[in-house]
Amino acid sequence: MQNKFQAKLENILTNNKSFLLFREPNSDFVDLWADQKFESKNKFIFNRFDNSQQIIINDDDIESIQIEKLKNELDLNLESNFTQEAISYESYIALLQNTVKELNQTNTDKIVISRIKEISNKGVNIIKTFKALHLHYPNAYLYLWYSINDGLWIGASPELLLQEEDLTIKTVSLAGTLPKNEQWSNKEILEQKVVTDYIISKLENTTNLHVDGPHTIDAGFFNHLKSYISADVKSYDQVNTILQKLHPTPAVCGMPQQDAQNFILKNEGYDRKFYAGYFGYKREKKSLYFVNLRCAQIFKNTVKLYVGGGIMPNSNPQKEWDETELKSKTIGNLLVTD
Ligand SMILES: C=C(O[C@@H]1C=C(C(=O)O)C=C[C@H]1O)C(=O)O
Repeated sequence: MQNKFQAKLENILTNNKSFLLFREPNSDFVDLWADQKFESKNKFIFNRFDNSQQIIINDDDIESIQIEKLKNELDLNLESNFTQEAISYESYIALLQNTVKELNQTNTDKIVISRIKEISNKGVNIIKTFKALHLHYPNAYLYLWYSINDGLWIGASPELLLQEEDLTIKTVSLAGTLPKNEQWSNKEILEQKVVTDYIISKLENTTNLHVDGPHTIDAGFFNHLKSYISADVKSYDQVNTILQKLHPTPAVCGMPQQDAQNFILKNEGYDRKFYAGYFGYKREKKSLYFVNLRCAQIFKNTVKLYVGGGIMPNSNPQKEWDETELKSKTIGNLLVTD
């Protein structure tokens, strides 16, 4: 197993091909995917936030290895960062104020605003960082994606978008963020309820619908509110339809969806690319898609961290800035530099 994994990875690196390392929650194993250029029953999908692009890896020979056995050296020829995209504190506060104003003057209830935070360094050891994330976030959807066209992405997402096994689907409503010592207020409770109500409205043709929560969950440096939702479907086609209907949920976009999305695309001032999009696979017995949050793009001497938060009519811009700083620690504090 180990030899086949290493041989596959070496072949990928020698030929400078795109690949993906993916670890599911509560697993010590990592899967290696690379596109075989023809159809397979196994498909890994990368979908942008704005749905403008979907990349698919087809792979009949997914290899797995214990994460601790991964070699620490991974020689990728990473690009330098040519586009400075980080927004200043002042500009972000102005954007948040503008968003609060929009929410108070229109019928829009919630808008998720985000930004890029850039960190300069001497270069990241990618595998050591992946291993650190693995140990620190056992419950996260952990991936490392090297794409010839889209660069190197890494993420440790806490948010399941949709999972299906034996025609039972699972999803979660995740929203509301506070430092560990603070108590939930109406603002976070309503912010999360907007997501739960939205998800339930998209599951109209299912049976056995269950909602459990909201519960307080530990997301590393802070807490979230989370409800667990499950239901039964009649066919896999229905799973696909639900997936299209769910994305983007008000956890990453807002409510009403179209108004929030228009506001984001017009005002955020940068391209979210794959951040707040969804990633995941369809394999023969299971499909699993998660929201691409707590992610970063790694360049030669820079890391771009993507962070955001849900804005409500009574949001405090300074607190929302602090929340994005806190979220940036998820990946930012665990980067291992050479
Ligand atoms: C938008 C992000 O996270 C989302 C927004 C949250 C919030 O506003 O409290 C919480 C969890 C996620 O659904 C992010 O991490 O960038």
